[in-house]
Amino acid sequence: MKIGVLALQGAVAEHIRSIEAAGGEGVGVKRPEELQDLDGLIIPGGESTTIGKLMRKYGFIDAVRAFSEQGKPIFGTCAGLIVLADRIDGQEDAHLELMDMTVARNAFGRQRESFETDLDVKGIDQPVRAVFIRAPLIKEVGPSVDVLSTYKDEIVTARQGHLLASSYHPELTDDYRLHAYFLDMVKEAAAAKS
Ligand SMILES: NC(=O)CC[C@H](N)C(=O)O
Repeated sequence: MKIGVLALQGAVAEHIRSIEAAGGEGVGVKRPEELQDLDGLIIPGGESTTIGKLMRKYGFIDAVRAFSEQGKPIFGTCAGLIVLADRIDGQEDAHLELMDMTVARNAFGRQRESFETDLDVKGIDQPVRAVFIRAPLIKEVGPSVDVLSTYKDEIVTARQGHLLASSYHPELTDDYRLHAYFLDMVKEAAAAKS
């Protein structure tokens, strides 16, 4: 399975490493044409305003929407989660508007800018190590969104069919199970097509 990591800004190399550790092939993606031969896409953490701006500039918004329409899985982490959301709290415009959820940016407060914790994630046996860095949280989800984990009653992992989103950075640990979970989604989607 060939997984692209959107390489406009943010934690790209770490995602490629984690995908390869989980048994997939990872490549950085800099141009929309490169989406063509991918089975799945990761939108990394970074700064969502910057990533959104660059996606508009390079023609990624329509290209990623078309990718999603083909049923190909997309995984957004941290800023990538914000980029996937239909609604951003306190902002008029969202970016891709693919996942039926409202997200709040930098939602864990100043003194908790970054922290690590172990999270129970639905579908994964043992708790997953999660690194939060100026992380967003999911304030509200629509009926087609499945909540996979919460931290202090706030939603931090969610899935809507072929779309997966986490508030934290799974690529900054040696725990590759969320990437393996995403690879399983990609395999399922590919099998459903053939
Ligand atoms: N680590 C991250 O990706 C931080 C996200 C960033 N705070 C934003 O709002 O876009």
